[in-house]
Amino acid sequence: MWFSKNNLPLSGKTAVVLGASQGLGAEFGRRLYLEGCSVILVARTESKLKKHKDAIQATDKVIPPECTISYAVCDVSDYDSVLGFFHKMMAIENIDPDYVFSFVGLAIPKLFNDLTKEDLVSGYQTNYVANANVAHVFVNQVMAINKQTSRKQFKKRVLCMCSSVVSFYPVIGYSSYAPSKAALDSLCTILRAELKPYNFRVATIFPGNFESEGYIQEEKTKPEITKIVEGPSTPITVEKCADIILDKLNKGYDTITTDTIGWIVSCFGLGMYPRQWGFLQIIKQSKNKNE
Ligand SMILES: NC(=O)C1=CN([C@@H]2O[C@H](COP(=O)(O)OP(=O)(O)OC[C@H]3O[C@@H](n4cnc5c(N)ncnc54)[C@H](OP(=O)(O)O)[C@@H]3O)[C@@H](O)[C@H]2O)C=CC1
Ligand SMILES: CCCCCCCCCCCCCCCC(=O)[C@@H](N)CO
Repeated sequence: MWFSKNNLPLSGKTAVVLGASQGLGAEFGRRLYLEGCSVILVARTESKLKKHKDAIQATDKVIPPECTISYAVCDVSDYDSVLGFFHKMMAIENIDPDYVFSFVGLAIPKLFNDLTKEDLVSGYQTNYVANANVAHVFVNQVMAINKQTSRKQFKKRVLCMCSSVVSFYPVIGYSSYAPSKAALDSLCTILRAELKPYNFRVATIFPGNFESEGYIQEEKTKPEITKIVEGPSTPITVEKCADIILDKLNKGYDTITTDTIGWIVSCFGLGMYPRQWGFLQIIKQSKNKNE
């Protein structure tokens, strides 16, 4: 229920946060740890992970001794590396995470004709394939350690992926990014249904702009027209963004936007398709929503 705030208990739980060496993932990992959740930070760059882990641990807040923080280096666009990481954690070290949050993503905004051969696939590889790898390996490992468990006895788990507002509203200049975020959204919708009998909750985040290291980087190649069209999504801080996401996860939302324009375009079920008898389509769409 939207008014209840107990849908993401953190104290005493264990979370894997992927894409946690900088930006939103790093802030999210910090917030979870400060709330008493054990955290495993994952990304490719060990130096950044170590620095971030040390900075988080330097907190003045008193953290319960059983609450731990560690990191693991893994390139999640490579299936076997993801398998190696989850297998070691779940089958060998017997750590069975309650939550898996993936913030792995990459945007290289350019007009389509300006994309290089590499840009064309890098978005797909990082935004879709990498996150599909995480979901597939995690689910497989859960099934492997629960062979004797009946469906109803599976513990509650959350799998949370990070898409983008451009999944609802593809913006000019994001041709190497928006399609892969829409694919991730589609995957999450299927997993939500397939995994429900096994007590998984699948949540998808659709952030608007927020200020991160990745955002600073994407601004360098972003066409002016893209900046104008996405203008209504004023960048917020990563702290604010993590706040909004945690609050909505707590309230039980599984489709999470982080600003008003994001919520508005999330209501556009017809997306940006050219309309046919558009007025009737709108009536039909609102009727479907009320069903
Ligand atoms: N910033 C924004 O305005 C918006 C961002 N988003 C999405 O939110 C998420 C977080 O964004 P943001 O904080 O800006 O991103 P950043 O680019 O700042 O950080 C991305 C993180 O993902 C990690 N990562 C990237 N590729 C891999 C990989 N192959 N394997 C493991 N880790 C990887 C990076 O670490 P390392 O390089 O060390 O591996 C880094 O920790 C992304 O999915 C992004 O697409 C959505 C809407 C708006
Ligand atoms: C009533 C109709 C009005 C229509 C206005 C349309 C406004 C569209 C807002 C799109 C915002 C896109 C943010 C993308 C963030 C992102 O994913 C990147 N920063 C990548 O990291």
